[in-house]
Amino acid sequence: MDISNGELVALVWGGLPLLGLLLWWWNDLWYALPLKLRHSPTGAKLPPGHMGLPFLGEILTFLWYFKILRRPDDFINAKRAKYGDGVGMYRTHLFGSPTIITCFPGVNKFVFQSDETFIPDWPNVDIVGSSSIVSVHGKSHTRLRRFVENVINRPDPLRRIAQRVQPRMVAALESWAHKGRFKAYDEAKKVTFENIGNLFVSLEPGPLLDTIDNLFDGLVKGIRAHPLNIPGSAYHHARQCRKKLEDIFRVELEKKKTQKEGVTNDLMDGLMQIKDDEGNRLNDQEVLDNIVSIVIAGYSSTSLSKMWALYYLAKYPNVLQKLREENMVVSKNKTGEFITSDDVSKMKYTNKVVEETIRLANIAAFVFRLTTKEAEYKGYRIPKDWRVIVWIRYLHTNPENFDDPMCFNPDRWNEPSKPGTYQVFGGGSRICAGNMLVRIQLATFLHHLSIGYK
Ligand code: HEM
Repeated sequence: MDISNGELVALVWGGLPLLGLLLWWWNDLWYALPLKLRHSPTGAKLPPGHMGLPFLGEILTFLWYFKILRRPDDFINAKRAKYGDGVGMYRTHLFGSPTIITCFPGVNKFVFQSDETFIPDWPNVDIVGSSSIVSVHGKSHTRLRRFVENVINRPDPLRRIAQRVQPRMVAALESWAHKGRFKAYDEAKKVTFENIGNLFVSLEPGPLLDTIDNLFDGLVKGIRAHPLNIPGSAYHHARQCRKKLEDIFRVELEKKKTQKEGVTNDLMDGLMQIKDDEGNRLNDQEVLDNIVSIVIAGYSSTSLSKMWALYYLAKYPNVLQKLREENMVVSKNKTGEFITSDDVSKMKYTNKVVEETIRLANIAAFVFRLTTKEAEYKGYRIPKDWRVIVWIRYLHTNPENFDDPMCFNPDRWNEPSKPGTYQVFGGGSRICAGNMLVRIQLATFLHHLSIGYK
């Protein structure tokens, strides 16, 4: 059969819209349609949403809201406007996977608490460490969690940690005052890492600590990189950094074994010495993997929270003034050079500034999970092997949960937040294991900042 040129042009022009439509619905046809055809026995349906183009999914729309408009939560607002609120769940396709986004308190809580169904989704477990708290599940996780919390998040260690971190904070603030202008994040990172070196392995600032800092930088860049193990890739570099870090920490660990117990009383000592109820200790690899993962979890989060505190206080001088008034009183009444964790617990306004900084900074904007078996929430299905993105920052920027949410207003904490609307540290069995540690660090930092500087 001969096709004339005219017919060919008509065919192409007629076919193009069809092809466009096919591409536009590709992921819905590929992932959602087969599930819709296989009805759930309970009649539950997939959450509403659009899964977008092949491979790309909705990543271009996501980048539009994040990088161009710089209003990340409008990605969710657009879905609410288009598909309705439902239970705060939408289907999409992001970062190469079919995904369910959750963004309301109830459904987020459901995901956090169903920890056998929704497991943390770390792509490169070998970089984080396969026996680290974030990589293990079930009973192994409960066991490790107890060790880690007992060393960094309980009143006794926090009392010691509060004392250990202050000298470097005070020195850093003095040096910033001399500099006049400085980059807040870089300087906050520097003092945070000096304190990490001191807290974890009793290291003083110097070339070894700088090397460790650079190695962590390389390691973190590889955590979510494509696992392509060839020279030049972020993943390959991260593996090398991981190896070198392990070598350095192993030397420190061996040194400690020959020292008398408790000589330095740092976190590596704590993790080496602590025993569970059966009298068992962590093995060397568990100690190393957990030091690495706690530093990963705590380093940039603590630095960012200090940076945002500086930013908000510069923008809201009335808050700085109230902070100063409270802290001057504490400063006059304190016995030694530094405040204690008991002082911190009495600093009511300072603790509200801490909470408000963490709420508005949204340092952990999302939490990722992988669905190990099909789940159902209030009539909606979450299919097996799909990813779940718990969009926690949406809770904190949503005016239905917080009045005038983008305003930095520590006084909003005069009343507790509405139930379930404050999930900065996640929830369930994996709620942040360093939540009290970061709070005490931020409060002591605010104390020294507000009593000495404008
Ligand atoms: C403002 C600062 C911080 C924020 C907003 C934050 C937020 C979070 C969130 C949302 C999770 C849950 C992740 C998930 O469910 O998958 C988490 C877990 C964790 N965080 Fe933090 N974090 C902060 C600081 C810290 C610090 C300072 C440390 C320790 C030095 C730390 C250690 C951890 C650890 C070990 C986990 C894993 C817990 C587990 O899997 O059981 N975090 N954090």
